[in-house]
Amino acid sequence: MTTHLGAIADDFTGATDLAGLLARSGVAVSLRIGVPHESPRETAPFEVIALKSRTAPVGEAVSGALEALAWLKGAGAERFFWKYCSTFDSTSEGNIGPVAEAIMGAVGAEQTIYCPAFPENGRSIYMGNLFVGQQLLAESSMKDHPLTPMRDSNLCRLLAPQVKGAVGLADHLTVARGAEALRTRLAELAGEGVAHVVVDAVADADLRVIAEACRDMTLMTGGSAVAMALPELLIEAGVLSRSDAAFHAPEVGAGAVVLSGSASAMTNAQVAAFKAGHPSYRLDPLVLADEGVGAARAWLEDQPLDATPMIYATATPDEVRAVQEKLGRARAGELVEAALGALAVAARDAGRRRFVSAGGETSGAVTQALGVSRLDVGPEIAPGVPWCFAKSEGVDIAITLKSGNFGAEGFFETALERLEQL
Ligand SMILES: Nc1ncnc2c1ncn2[C@@H]1O[C@H](COP(=O)(O)OP(=O)(O)O)[C@@H](O)[C@H]1O
Ligand SMILES: O=C(O)[C@@H](O)C(=O)COP(=O)(O)O
Repeated sequence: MTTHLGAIADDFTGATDLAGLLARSGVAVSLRIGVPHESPRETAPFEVIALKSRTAPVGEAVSGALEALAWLKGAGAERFFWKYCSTFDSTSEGNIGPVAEAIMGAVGAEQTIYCPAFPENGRSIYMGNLFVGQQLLAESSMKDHPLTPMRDSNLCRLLAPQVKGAVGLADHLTVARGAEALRTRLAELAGEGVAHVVVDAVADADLRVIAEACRDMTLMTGGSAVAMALPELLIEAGVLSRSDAAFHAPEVGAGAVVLSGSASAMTNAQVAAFKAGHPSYRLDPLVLADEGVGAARAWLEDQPLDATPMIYATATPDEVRAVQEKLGRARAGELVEAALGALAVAARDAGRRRFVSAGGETSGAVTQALGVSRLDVGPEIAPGVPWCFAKSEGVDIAITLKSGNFGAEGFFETALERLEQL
């Protein structure tokens, strides 16, 4: 089937988040891990390609995105979506703007919008400032993110140094007046030569207005939520129809494992809650640096299949800082990611078939280590976190990739219970 919307996500949790929200419409969504080697065939109306480029240098992120774009064009897509984090995670050498600009160049788009708002998960934008719940981004726990500490809340200021073109704002006063008013504002900004427009949104109703106003834009960019309204617009226009087929989860064997490499405030709470009732093993990056992953693997292999062990590197901001001072930020992250990837493989080889992975970079490492190339997107466990189903070296597995800050405190337990009910 021809692809109507081609999306490129900068990490794997972000990709499942987007795929899960698009799938709420009942339209088929396909999620590819990395750009497929083979040319497009048996494609879905919505195709999402997951990259692991959030912290990649600009050149690498741009070339990955352009390769993904070429594949999506080959699948028939004429409209595109660039998905990044709802907390706009990027570094001062960030690639969100450069990737958007490269895609715009490749598809001939003169303007795009930036809207990471995700009201269901507490992310809203007002006067260009991004809030996490009631806190400004730079005052939220995101200021201590291990790889992309966010120290400014103003999206226009964050974006401007990343792009060559001019940056402008369509504020909430405009969005509140509806799609026509927003379209007029976008045209006004285009007339002033503004190519990159940050758009305010505080509620789902705003996101619907934005999707309606931007329905003809070749490229939209944002978090997952602003894309959520697109399927409805395509269905209303008669371009797409809902699939009537209810989702049937494939049979997957028993045996579960929780792998957590996110150091977010919410994941810290989730790890503490799960630890109370399950065997757990804490990965120390300093030990990993000196001795490797052997001890953790041996511990995991000793766990009975009917227990659900958790292996975590999740730690407080002070603990993460102390490790980074000794090992360096990038090396600490890489050690943890490589270890969790290797442990995912060990868990699968020991017969475990259900994987809960917490953290975007972590999930990238786990999924790649498991050799997964395509995920079927199932129902959400929490907003933006669906169960997914895949083949790992010929074996059927269920896997959920939880964004660092998503899900409630009992998420790990809830996820495994939910899987039993599918
Ligand atoms: N104890 C720790 N010390 C240093 N780095 C850590 C520690 N725990 C996790 N990390 C690293 O922090 C990063 C967390 O990023 P990620 O997995 O994307 O989580 P999130 O979804 O919360 O952003 C990963 O690179 C991970 O390897
Ligand atoms: O948009 C979001 O918040 C998520 O989809 C996402 O990208 C989260 O990334 P991580 O926090 O690194 O998991």
